[in-house]
Amino acid sequence: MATQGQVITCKAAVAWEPNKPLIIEDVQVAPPQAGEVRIQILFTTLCHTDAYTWSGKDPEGLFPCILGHEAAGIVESVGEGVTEVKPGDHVIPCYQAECGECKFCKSGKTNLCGKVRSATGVGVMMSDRQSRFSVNGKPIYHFMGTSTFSQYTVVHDVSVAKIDPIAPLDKVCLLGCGVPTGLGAVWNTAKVEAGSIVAVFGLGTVGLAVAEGAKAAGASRIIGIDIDSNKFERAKNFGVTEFINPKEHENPIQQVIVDLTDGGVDYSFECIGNVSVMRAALECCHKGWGTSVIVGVAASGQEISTRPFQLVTGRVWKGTAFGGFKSRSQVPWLVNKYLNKEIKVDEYITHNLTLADINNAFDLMHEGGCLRCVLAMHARDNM
Ligand SMILES: NC(=O)C1=CN([C@@H]2O[C@H](COP(=O)(O)OP(=O)(O)OC[C@H]3O[C@@H](n4cnc5c(N)ncnc54)[C@H](O)[C@@H]3O)[C@@H](O)[C@H]2O)C=CC1
Ligand SMILES: N[C@@H](CCC(=O)N[C@@H](CSC=O)C(=O)NCC(=O)O)C(=O)O
Ligand SMILES: [Zn+2]
Ligand SMILES: [Zn+2]
Repeated sequence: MATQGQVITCKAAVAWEPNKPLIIEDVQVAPPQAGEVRIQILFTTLCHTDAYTWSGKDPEGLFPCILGHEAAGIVESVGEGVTEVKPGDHVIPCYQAECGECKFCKSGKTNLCGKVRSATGVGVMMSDRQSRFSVNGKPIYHFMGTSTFSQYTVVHDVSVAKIDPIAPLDKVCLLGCGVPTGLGAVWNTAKVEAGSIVAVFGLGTVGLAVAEGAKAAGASRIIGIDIDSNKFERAKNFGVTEFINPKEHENPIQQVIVDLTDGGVDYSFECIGNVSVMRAALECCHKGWGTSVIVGVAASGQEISTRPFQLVTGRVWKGTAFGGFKSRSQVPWLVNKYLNKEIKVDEYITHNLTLADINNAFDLMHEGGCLRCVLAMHARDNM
């Protein structure tokens, strides 16, 4: 390929400072080194975790950086020693790596991987602790090991899932984060059983995917809780059977739910990132066995609390990253489930824009109607 081994200059959205509009820049992307893969990103979506880091509330947030972690593309070139993917392969970059060899991967107890996390948390590549991105010689940090708001990105080989080339990349890009997180929180982390009563706090993409996963698991009641009642109608299509708006109740929401469910729910999921709601989600669980899963990402400095008695009396508090899915081995499986019409993806896409419109796309995220906005990275108006 003509670009192999060369620096590629392409368009990327650079976050120069927290909360300041992203700027579309001509970015230089260095060739992949040993164990690295350079990917042409064709489609990316925006996740609330991008907005969280951009806001300056992420203790791992570094600037200037290129955000983005929910995307799909095609391998442009690979570095020395890369065997699992080759130029032309269709891939989804994965912020949660899977090396198969580290203590975490070998434990069989977690989807977390330790191989490159110390580098991805500080915005560099593992081999030389440097960035592959620069603008006029100034290094730009990577983000979550993915940086998909760029037409080309460089990732570690342990962070690339090779997928079926017939899958539409403008759809399956969503399988890089939010949808798997919700489904996996139910299937892998909580392991919801048929007949369970489930409460979902927050009916954005992640909460709706929790509802979808709970319905597939055979939950008997799926209670959706959101402060925006406009979310309720759409949520029915994802499996939510009952709705509660905490603003319409005087009692604490956990009390309302306990009263409605003969003592509490079997499983609850916090899909907002609000530590007060995390407490409510735990405390609405049934005594003796109720399990609450924290999915939302809370800002730096926030801490959770409850009376220890809540745990002494049998409630369980858990958390999940990427829904407990092992990325490289299970993202292709999720893509196949989508192709077989066993999971929704299209239904979470409410908007389609281009890279040039990325700041508008972030504005849209704060509007109730928006779930996921897919950006076409190589549309003519990006040039
Ligand atoms: N653990 C993980 O691996 C992942 C975590 N996340 C996190 O999950 C969270 C949810 O993500 P999205 O669904 O994309 O967000 P979203 O913003 O689309 O959805 C959040 C929903 O919560 C509702 N809400 C806000 N405050 C509320 C309150 N006090 N009570 C009830 N409802 C309230 C909003 O109206 C909205 O419908 C974010 O914090 C995101 O960073 C996202 C992906 C992966
Ligand atoms: N940098 C943040 C941590 C943010 C976080 O919890 N990330 C999730 C994924 S959220 C995706 O949208 C995650 O997988 N965490 C595990 C990990 O290894 O990062 C902070 O420090 O608050
Ligand atoms: Zn995300
Ligand atoms: Zn590993």
